[in-house]
Amino acid sequence: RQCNLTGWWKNDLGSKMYVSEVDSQGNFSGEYHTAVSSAQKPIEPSPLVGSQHLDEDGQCTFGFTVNWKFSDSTAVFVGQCFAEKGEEEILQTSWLLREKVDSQPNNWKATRSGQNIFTRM
Ligand SMILES: O=C(O)CCCC[C@@H]1SC[C@H]2[C@@H]1NC(=O)N2C(=O)OCc1ccccc1
Repeated sequence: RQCNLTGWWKNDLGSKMYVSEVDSQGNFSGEYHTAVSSAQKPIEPSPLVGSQHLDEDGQCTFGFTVNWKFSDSTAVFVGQCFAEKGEEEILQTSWLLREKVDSQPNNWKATRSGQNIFTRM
């Protein structure tokens, strides 16, 4: 059945994200409320922009970028929406978090990665 990204999602870290309506090209925007951060400043909701495939079976792949408003870092994020019959939709995702480092020799420690599952709120 059609898996639709629009709406509120949460992950096991307690982070929440809102995806606004997806346009005819599969583009969407929204906001990301992270529950965790290594930044010094207080956490704030941050904008996300992305796009998804609109294929017929509805289990779309997608990607988006989060531009953190309180940290000099950016996260990118790819995943697939799974909507098994009778099951609730989940988003199986992988992400990269790129933080600004003060010198190129420190570039080695600038990118973190992870996986995460989102379920509907
Ligand atoms: O500290 C900073 O510099 C800014 C804040 C970074 C928050 C990170 S992004 C990856 C991880 C943390 N929060 C979260 O929900 N994560 C997560 O695993 O969710 C997956 C995800 C990752 C990127 C974009 C959307 C969702």
